[in-house]
Amino acid sequence: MTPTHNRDAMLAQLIEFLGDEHSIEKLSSTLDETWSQLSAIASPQDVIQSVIERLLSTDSFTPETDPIASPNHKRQKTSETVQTQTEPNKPENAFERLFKASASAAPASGLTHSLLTAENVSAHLPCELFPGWLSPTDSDSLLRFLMQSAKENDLWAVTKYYINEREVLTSHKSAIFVDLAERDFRHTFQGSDSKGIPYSSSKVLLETSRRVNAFVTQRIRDLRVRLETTVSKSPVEMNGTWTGNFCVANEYLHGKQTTGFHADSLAYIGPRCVIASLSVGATRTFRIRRVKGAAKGYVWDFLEDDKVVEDTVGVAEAETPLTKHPDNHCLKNLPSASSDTVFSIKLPHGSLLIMYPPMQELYKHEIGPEKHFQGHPISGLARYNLTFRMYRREFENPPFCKCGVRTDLKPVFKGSSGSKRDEKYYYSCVLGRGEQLGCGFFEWLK
Ligand SMILES: O=C(O)CCC(=O)C(=O)O
Ligand SMILES: [Fe+2]
Repeated sequence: MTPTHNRDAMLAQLIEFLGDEHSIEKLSSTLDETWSQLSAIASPQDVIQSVIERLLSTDSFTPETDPIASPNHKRQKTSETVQTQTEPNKPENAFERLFKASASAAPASGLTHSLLTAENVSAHLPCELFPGWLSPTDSDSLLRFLMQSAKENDLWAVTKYYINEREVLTSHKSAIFVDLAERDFRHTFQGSDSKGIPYSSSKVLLETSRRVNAFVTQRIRDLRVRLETTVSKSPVEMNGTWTGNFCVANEYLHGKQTTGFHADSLAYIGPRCVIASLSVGATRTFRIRRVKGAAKGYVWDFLEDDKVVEDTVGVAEAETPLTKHPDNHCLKNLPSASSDTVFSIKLPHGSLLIMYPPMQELYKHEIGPEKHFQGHPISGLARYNLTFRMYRREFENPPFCKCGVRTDLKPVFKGSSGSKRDEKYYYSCVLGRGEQLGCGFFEWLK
């Protein structure tokens, strides 16, 4: 049996890593079993890592050739990491490639697939990676600013949140930066009010955010991502260009500082959001897996016709002419991956990862614990990350639940017919549904 003083802390970390996809009983029993086998030879952190791997990789395969291309794999006991690499190519149109991805390209379950090129990232996930997006000089300036801000500003803090009715503290510090007047940014996360640090407090941040806004807006137009959020019978439309008017900044001082599997909260940004994640400092690994059971065979329409793009993105067509794509860009041929298939992407200094819909609806992501990774001459093992999101007025007042706390907005997919009618969103109590914590509040987004 794991010693009690360690056990609670380890269990809390496991809950953070594995989210709500395994019961506390399952986590506890796997932890105890792993501890009894490994504690004599491994550190508590290694035991945790091993529990995570056991639970994520229940069934592993060794590919004889490229696992993505060949469905014939030989069974093997241990977990394997497979590196998926094709010719490095600058992506022109991610969704064109997604459309081309064949149904037989679904990755084998139980494996970690390292997506080493930008092209592979887009072929398997609703994301785009731009490795050297920010120049080395600008990346260094941003890194220096974030290191100093995290050291000096008290608004950088560990975050308290709830999973399965348990209070969990993040192992790393975060802060929120905002490009909105204080009165226009009302944001609570898991019951605590968030106060934002203005973008205008830093020239570097202001300039970086402007570049992110221009670039992401252009990508949304080029890929023809449909940002209109048709929810149930009532369309909630997004007008205007994308603007990352607030961002969550994260500081990971070393490989034991992590963020567990989660999808970003939709409460203030609404369904089908676009989130742009800029990394500086050490190179950590971003891991992604599909939400268990979510929307099997789900078809995600990006665009029905050209008019939708003009209406919803609202940028004059003359600025950047739209090209006609006969097949529409949609994710219907995105290879379906099971929830125990983990994709991993290295996020180097100056890289930009754009997450498009339905990334937050259908996938979870994490920065897991790491022993060996590339540090940076300025920050050593420390990595900083800015996740730019668009705060939307229509979503600024999530209802209060009976606990008196702002609710969170979550997606649900009723069936597997592949129809958009199956997609729904609801507000629920962030504290869970138990007797001690949480009131079980539930309300459909209308
Ligand atoms: O550090 C990262 O790249 C991920 C951060 C993240 O997932 C978040 O802020 O929601
Ligand atoms: Fe996130």
